[in-house]
Amino acid sequence: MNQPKYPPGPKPLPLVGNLLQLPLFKPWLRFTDWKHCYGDVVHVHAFGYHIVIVNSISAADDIFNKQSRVFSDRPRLSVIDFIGADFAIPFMPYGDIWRKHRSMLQQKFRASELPIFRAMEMDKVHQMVLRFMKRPDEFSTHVRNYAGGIMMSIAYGYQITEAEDSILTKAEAVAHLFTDSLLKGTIMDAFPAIYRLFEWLPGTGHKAHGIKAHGMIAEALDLPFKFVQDEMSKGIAKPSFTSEQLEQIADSEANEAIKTHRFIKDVAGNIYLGEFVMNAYLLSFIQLMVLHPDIQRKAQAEIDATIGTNRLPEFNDRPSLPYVEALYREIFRYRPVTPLGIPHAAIEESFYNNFFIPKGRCTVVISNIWAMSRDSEIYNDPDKFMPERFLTEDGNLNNDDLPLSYGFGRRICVGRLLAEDVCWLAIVSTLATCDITTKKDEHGEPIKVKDSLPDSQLRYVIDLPCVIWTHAYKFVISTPESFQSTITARSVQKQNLLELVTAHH
Ligand code: HEM
Repeated sequence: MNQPKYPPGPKPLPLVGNLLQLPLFKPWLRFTDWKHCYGDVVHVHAFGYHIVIVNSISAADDIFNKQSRVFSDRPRLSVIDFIGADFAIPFMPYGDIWRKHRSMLQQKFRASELPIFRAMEMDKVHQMVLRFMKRPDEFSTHVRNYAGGIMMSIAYGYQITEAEDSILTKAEAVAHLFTDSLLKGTIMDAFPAIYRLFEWLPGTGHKAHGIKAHGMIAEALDLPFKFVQDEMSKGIAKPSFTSEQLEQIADSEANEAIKTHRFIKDVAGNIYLGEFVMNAYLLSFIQLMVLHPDIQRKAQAEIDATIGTNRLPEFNDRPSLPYVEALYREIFRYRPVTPLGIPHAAIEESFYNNFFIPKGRCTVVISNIWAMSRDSEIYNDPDKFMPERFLTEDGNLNNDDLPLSYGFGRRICVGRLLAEDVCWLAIVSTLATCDITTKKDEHGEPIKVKDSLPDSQLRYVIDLPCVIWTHAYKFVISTPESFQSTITARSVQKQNLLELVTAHH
């Protein structure tokens, strides 16, 4: 039988395939180099695993959007069951369970629902900018409390406290758990025999790790759920996704209610996960403003000229602020929060330009959003941070509003419309009220800020057959390395205005 014709890619070696060519650092960079050697769709393989890297917007459209049903699965990742993270929609295999969970979230975050959240988002953004002014060194905590506070409010009607918040801390521990477990856990998929050895070898702590992880995730999902139940029993619950769902099932039979409780808890947990991505975007925004004061001043000038200096920005101002909109888009392009998206898998064999793409959860199909965002045929001088690229000559927005960062096809991000509101509101409100500048050290010298995403090294070369899948998760959210900056109020008048509006809450 003829060997199927896979998409082109680097020449494999005997036995190990492409194992040794897979990058250990910033994989999207080597994948982008491969695009220049082999084309828009590149194939590599090792130990029966296929990795297909989709490097251009048009190929992503042909594969993920035009064949959306076929590419709506996720690659196999046993670690998800191992740590008890099967509640997470981004990792669920295609099928009825995924469909049911996803559709519930989709209803919550459709365009017509967004206005319901806006007053609460305004309160949270005013608190955040006032905190920037009062405790600028803690800006990353304020950003986290803004994004996390919004998600906790939507999911549970829960108001996080500024100090160490026990519910928030548990939810964050779960996110770290994902990263810690993935490298070890993917061995299960790649080398089941080694995994079994791990299980039996004394001292690896493998089983104990799994049991502990299950407990942590169950607790992180249970705690806020119980909080809502308590508040409802006292009649003081704030409206939220969880309280609405619990009200709807108030008259169900006990058995039925218990099953539905699990479902509600799981879906609510997914709402919170959105915090990490928005957090990464907003930290990139602050860093890029430190690095590009000219762009910051231009955006501020547009805001001042359009809404004046006597009031704070509102959602209705969005269409009148094209430069801020262009800046919002350019941050996503220049610093894709999800440089490799979340990998897809195919439920049927398929073809791209006559090249064969195998079906099954052992084929990892990656959207290289980084390469798409750096495509010089679409984005002139792509390594330059330049919001103007989204504007026409007369200063209006061009029609390039393709949100690459939110992914593709049937697995496209469920929270994208909400995220658009939350991220835009944060950048416009910060620019209207604050100046973001370089911090000086004790000798008055500016503290350098690096314009790059962090490097990270793989710990287990043994994971390599699954490395891209692992890697993609490790880098699924690309947050800037910690950096310093100074944030100050643009005027006393702005600070007073913020004190006034926040005093009512
Ligand atoms: C800056 C903000 C965000 C970015 C850049 C982002 C990005 C992404 C990406 C790239 C995917 C995978 C798409 C694909 O498979 O092709 C995804 C999936 C997902 N996102 Fe987001 N996201 C953001 C915010 C949010 C928020 C706020 C929520 C929660 C309400 C959310 C919930 C989800 C869920 C549940 C999925 C899984 C969809 C599925 O597998 O069917 N995201 N997101």
